[in-house]
Amino acid sequence: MLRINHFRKSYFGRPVLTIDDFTISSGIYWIRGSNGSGKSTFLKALAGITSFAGEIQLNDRLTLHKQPQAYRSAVNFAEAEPIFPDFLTGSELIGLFKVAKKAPAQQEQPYVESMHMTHYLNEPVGTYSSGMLKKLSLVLAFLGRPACILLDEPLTTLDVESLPILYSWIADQHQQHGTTFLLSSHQPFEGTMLPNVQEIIIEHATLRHNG
Ligand SMILES: Nc1ncnc2c1ncn2[C@@H]1O[C@H](COP(=O)(O)OP(=O)(O)OP(=O)(O)O)[C@@H](O)[C@H]1O
Repeated sequence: MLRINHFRKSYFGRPVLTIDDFTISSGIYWIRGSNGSGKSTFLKALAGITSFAGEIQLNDRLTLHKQPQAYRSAVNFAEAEPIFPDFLTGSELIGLFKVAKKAPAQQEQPYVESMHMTHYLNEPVGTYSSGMLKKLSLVLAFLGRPACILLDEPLTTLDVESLPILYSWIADQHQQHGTTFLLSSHQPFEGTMLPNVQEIIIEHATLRHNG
């Protein structure tokens, strides 16, 4: 599904992540590492929004550096702390993302309704709380038909009622469309709401499969 080769990422000449050869098969993954270990850097590189040396290949055919547009349209990303233009409404952002991601009509509806977001989506996002913004960014990450969805710290600021709802979106999407998920956190994965979650550990500026 994803193959990472000769990956090197530095900030201002300081190496923060080195991955020689790493394969991630189809599945649901929990990317775990301590603060500053490189989780966001790794996900931003996979999403194609931060530069790096080396190459990332999707499904044995799309490489990020050689087919950047096709690759990016197949990989969706929700940032840990999403930032959107304050003056746009949630509905407008969903509309924009639906066009960009060629999403089916009404695709957002079940997500919006299950997270009880309908009453605020026509307000500008500048008025949203961090949890409301987080829910919006999660909906945006599910739009289209991505092969891979990257969720950076998806649990941060989400209330306890919303957690099983998010997990049900992930389980359904993976089961129905085979979408691979990478979720990052500094905490171990807990609970039984998601089946067959595999762990990837980031430490010592590289990553490894756990078990
Ligand atoms: N824009 C940047 N400029 C310089 N250094 C950066 C930048 N972004 C990240 N770093 C450094 O890269 C390393 C990895 O940071 P990253 O944000 O990827 O970690 P993280 O595992 O997501 O951390 P956290 O759990 O605290 O969010 C850290 O040492 C950090 O200081």
